[in-house]
Amino acid sequence: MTQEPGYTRLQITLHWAIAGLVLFNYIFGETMERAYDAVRQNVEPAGVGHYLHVVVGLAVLVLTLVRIGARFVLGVPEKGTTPGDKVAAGLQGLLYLLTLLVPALGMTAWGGGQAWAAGPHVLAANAIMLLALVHAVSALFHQYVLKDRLLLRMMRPR
Ligand code: HEM
Ligand code: HEM
Repeated sequence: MTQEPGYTRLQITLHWAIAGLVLFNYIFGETMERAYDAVRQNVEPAGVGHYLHVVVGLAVLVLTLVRIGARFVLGVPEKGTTPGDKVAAGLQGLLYLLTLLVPALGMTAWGGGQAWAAGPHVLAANAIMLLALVHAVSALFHQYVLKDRLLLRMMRPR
């Protein structure tokens, strides 16, 4: 993987698209919970909200795979070496992992009929939101307190 001065337009678009889709599914997850309860009671789920949850969630999975591939082909900016930078890099790694794991667990529960996966799916979705909040606050801290223009790396293509 090469060290580059910033992210490309594709990488930036993927970052914000995935963040938006994750947030959408988190906010409107309740429609899926109702549909899942209905299915488990052998009742046809009402409405189409749960289809949207599946499509949006699978889009997150596919786009994250594209994004990881793009990371290897296009390179990323050099990460710092302070303990804080290392924590931030670890956090970003966890976010990658969770954006794959959450839809995978959802699919296992819904399509795969494995009820055990439903609890971990919701737990992992909560973990994404918590970690993304820490990640976002730290990006804003860099931008507005340390004033090192870090946020602009995810806004202006290199
Ligand atoms: C990034 C993608 C996703 C996020 C952030 C997400 C988030 C959530 C959240 C927050 C809930 C709980 C809603 C509540 O209790 O009010 C939920 C429930 C559920 N989701 Fe997802 N989801 C994603 C992708 C998927 C996918 C791809 C599938 C299936 C193909 C899926 C299947 C389910 C099922 C079956 C439930 C009900 C679980 C239960 O009630 O115990 N999800 N999801
Ligand atoms: C669900 C929401 C989010 C997810 C899953 C997510 C995930 C990620 C990941 C995996 C990276 C690493 C990119 C790489 O180098 O390969 C990253 C970088 C970044 N994210 Fe997020 N992010 C989210 C939301 C946000 C928000 C809300 C902000 C800003 C307020 C933000 C700002 C940034 C910035 C500035 C970088 C570049 C950091 C650097 O180059 O050191 N992200 N994000």
